[in-house]
Amino acid sequence: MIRIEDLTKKYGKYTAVSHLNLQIPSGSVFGFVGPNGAGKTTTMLILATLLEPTEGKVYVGDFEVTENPAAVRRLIGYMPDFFGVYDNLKVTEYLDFYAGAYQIPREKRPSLIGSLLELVNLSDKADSYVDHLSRGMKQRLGLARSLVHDPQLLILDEPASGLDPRARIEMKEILKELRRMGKTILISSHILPELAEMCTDIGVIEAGKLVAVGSVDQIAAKVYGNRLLKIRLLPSVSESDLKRVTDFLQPKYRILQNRSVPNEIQIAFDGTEAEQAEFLKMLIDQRIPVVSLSEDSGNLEDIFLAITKGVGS
Ligand SMILES: Nc1ncnc2c1ncn2[C@@H]1O[C@H](COP(=O)(O)OP(=O)(O)OP(=O)(O)O)[C@@H](O)[C@H]1O
Repeated sequence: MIRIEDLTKKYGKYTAVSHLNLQIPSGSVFGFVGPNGAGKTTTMLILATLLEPTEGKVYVGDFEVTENPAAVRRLIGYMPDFFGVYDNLKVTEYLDFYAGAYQIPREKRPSLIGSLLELVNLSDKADSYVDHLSRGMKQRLGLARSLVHDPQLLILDEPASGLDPRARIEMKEILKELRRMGKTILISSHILPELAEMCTDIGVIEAGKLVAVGSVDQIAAKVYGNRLLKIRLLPSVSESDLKRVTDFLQPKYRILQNRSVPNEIQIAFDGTEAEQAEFLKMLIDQRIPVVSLSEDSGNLEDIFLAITKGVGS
């Protein structure tokens, strides 16, 4: 559905996206993850035909974005990270305006708008003024707006940003439904664990470069070997004991320590189960106060930090 070949975008002398190559198959939900300024919005704007590449080719379906932007626009629904809603317009009027812009016949619009509002859970707000909606509702209305012409591909720039947990769950459920409907979805976010749950694939972008791409499991395997083991120590563990633990583990394993949970250490472990049992015995023989040793299949937040550590900084 999407093919990006050696894409570079420069703003003056500044390179925002550098030699990016990426393919996203139809039907996938692709999470585009990266810190602020990594180049996600720039890439999405190019896909949405709103910005021209400096170098490289970008295809949506069979069409190249600069050669055939009108055809590309028919295939995509784009939801920017910030968008305005107009004062003095009711929800149905707002969607009717966009349906008109896509030349949807007037007589078809009421049922289309009705089903879009149902999809995004806004049926009871049909007659509300858009500027009276909550942030979460506005985001869902923006999503409905991007769907008026029934696009095959949705490009959603941080659709869950600034939403409270309940609103994020609602957004996530709608995206699941869209996936069931067969849409291909490209979604960017900082909310990494949520992307892990709903995406089929993840691309990690840092300083304009794609630093990892694959399924969440593949990325986890790439970074950590086979498994991530979580060692929980007694909460009362002293600084000196903690240092003793890391000194013991350091030469052999890659260690990840979350500063907000000082008594928990994660390591990349690529041994067998028997070796894992042996490893636990070693910790105990060293009189390390282990409360539990568990497997973590890959928290995307940690993976992301590990992959992007130091890149571009
Ligand atoms: N119009 C512009 N002119 C100059 N520099 C720009 C312009 N737009 C973006 N940039 C720069 O390009 C880089 C990539 O920006 P971009 O908005 O694509 O990143 P992003 O990953 O979407 O970040 P965020 O998560 O903050 O939205 C940033 O350093 C940004 O400052």
